[in-house]
Amino acid sequence: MRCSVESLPLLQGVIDCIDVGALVLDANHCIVLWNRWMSQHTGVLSAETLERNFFDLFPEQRDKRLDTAIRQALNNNMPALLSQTLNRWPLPLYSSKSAAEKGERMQQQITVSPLNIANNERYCLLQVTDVSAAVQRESLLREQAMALRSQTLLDDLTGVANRRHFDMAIDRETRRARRMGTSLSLMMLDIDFFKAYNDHYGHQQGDACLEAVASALSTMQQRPADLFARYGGEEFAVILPDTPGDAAVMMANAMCRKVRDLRIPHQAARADERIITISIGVASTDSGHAGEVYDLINAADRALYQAKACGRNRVESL
Ligand SMILES: Nc1nc2c(ncn2[C@@H]2O[C@H](COP(=O)(O)OP(=O)(O)OP(=O)(O)O)[C@@H](O)[C@H]2O)c(=O)[nH]1
Repeated sequence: MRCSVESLPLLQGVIDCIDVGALVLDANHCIVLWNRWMSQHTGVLSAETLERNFFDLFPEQRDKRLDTAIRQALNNNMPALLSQTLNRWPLPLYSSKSAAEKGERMQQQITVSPLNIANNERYCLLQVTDVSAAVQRESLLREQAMALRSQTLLDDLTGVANRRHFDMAIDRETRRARRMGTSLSLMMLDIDFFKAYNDHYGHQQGDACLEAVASALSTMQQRPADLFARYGGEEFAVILPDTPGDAAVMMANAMCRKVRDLRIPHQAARADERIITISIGVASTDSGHAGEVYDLINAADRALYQAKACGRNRVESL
């Protein structure tokens, strides 16, 4: 764009009107332009800054990233962007008078651009943007995302109930069974030789195997209060309210069969069983483990351990 001399006041008007801080430094770091936005947010008027060295005005910026960026622009013709993530509030800029009184600087993003004017004189332009609102919005969104994640009840990988859902359900069902005097069964279920599977086929295929097993087993519970959940890693749990131990063991055996029927190859398993199998431990309140949630989980865990110790691919109950 070319400007006539008459258009200079117009240009000055534009520079003073824009909603960003604009200042220009010459090759000696002296301020040759300082717009109204800068005056408003620093409290320093344009007349007080002209011909002053930028680093005399902002001594804390010496040898900082902004200093390097200015030198790069003036000496090497290189632009730079100082994002607020690394340098939140480099300059003493304030959104309002009360913020200035409290010493609360605005969050800033600064771009430094080399300016090549005729007759080879070097200048650089600093543009300062107030990003406080954007940063605040971003942190609010991050907080909301975290809150939502902590509220979610589904496991990311398999889509079945997650550990949080399980913890809530087992607590509720144990209290209900105690209150109503009904039975409650819990299964802990673990894929056999899964470490060897991961090592042999890779973690991604391990994930696919977890998904396949979860998908096959999660449809087997018939009652609305039954819950199939991923307990953690390659371990799953099934809560069966109002279900006595013998019925739970029958169901557990059917689940073992179902997984065998998937015939997922597992070359790194035992020589006699080259497919994915599972072991299940069952504990029930009607078999003497009524009481605290912890007792039931502990009993199902011990039963699972027994199933593993007895050779895997089987159901044990306590
Ligand atoms: N691919 C995949 N692997 C997982 C995940 N969570 C846990 N694992 C793996 O599951 C394996 C569990 O191994 P172990 O606890 O040693 O049990 P195992 O090899 O199944 O042996 P047994 O239970 O005794 O039959 C570990 O290698 C874990 O890294 C997951 O989300 N994806």
